[in-house]
Amino acid sequence: MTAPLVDIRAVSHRFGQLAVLKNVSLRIEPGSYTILLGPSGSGKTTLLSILGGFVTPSEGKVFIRGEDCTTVAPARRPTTTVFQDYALFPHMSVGGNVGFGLRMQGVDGATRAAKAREALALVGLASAFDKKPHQLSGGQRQRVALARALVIEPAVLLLDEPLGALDLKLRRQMQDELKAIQKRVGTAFIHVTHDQEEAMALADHCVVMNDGRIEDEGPPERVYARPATRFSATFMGESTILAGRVAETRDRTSTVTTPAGPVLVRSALPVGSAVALAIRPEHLMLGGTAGTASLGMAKVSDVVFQGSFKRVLAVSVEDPSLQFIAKLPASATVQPGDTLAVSCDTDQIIVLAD
Ligand SMILES: Nc1ncnc2c1ncn2[C@@H]1O[C@H](COP(=O)(O)OP(=O)(O)OP(=O)(O)O)[C@@H](O)[C@H]1O
Repeated sequence: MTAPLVDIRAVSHRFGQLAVLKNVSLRIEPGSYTILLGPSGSGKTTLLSILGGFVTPSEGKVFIRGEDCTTVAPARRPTTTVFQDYALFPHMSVGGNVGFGLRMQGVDGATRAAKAREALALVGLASAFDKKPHQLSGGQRQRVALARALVIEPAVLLLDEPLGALDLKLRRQMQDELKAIQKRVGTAFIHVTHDQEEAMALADHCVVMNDGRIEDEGPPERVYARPATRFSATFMGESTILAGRVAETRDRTSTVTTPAGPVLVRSALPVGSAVALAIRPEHLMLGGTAGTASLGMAKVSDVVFQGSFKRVLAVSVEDPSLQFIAKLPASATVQPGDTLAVSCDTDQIIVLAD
């Protein structure tokens, strides 16, 4: 196994009395695109600031390329940070902005210009060299900020909500570009977002954070299909959650008592233990074809047309505190007020400790 590019070992951080990071350990592989995903206040930005050298952790260590960088100043470590507001110099040309870091390093003018042109070409903005930042669109300014960071050839590029200032359409477009640029340059990117769609679109490695801890990490496909915790199952995509207790276990199956009735799952679980069953919206069936696991009857409370599909919310007749979330084809004829049988296939039930 090769050594990780970044090795965060048992990092904790407090701001005064407030514990913001709690024993976080994480390894980042060379050339990977890592997303730190989590709700506001979960500690993502603090972790990124510790990687960039802007915050020294209360406890733990950060190794980059095998070197202890825990207390090394930002400019002296092989990382560069791209902030959400870009912070371009308005009076300077785009080329000047991109070459600025090299000027600080004492690189001569001709080399600076050549490298800045190269970095701009990398982000698809070769023609913007002589323009001023105000002549560019938001998405173009974001790419200039990226070129300015990449020109320094950092080992790790740190991005804090880099697409946060863009409207939704541009945001989705820039996601594709960011991923393409990252693959082209091969630099490891570590990108903070609270947008789970962004995480799924970009990450090779997705790190789900909650309350200062890592809840789950892995390829986004794995985190989505097999979330490790209840939080992960509801933050990385949606899930219907059935809280239950294991009533019986035999062979390799268990029966779980839930508000929707007894549900058979394909795991041998300790009798009496509390579990949560998670079902992704695309696996929940309403009316129509019955799945192998019956989840009782539910009354449809809301149908939202979303173009290629309908998002349907329904409330369990057995227990009105239980809400089902289903994704149905756009052609489905369900209406609010309909009472339908709910089911799913046993194989699609995700069993989580509760
Ligand atoms: N410099 C600081 N001094 C005191 N408290 C801080 C400081 N920076 C952050 N915090 C607090 O630490 C907690 C974690 O903040 P952090 O910015 O790391 O979370 P986040 O997951 O990035 O959230 P957001 O998406 O809102 O930026 C929050 O409660 C925040 O108020």
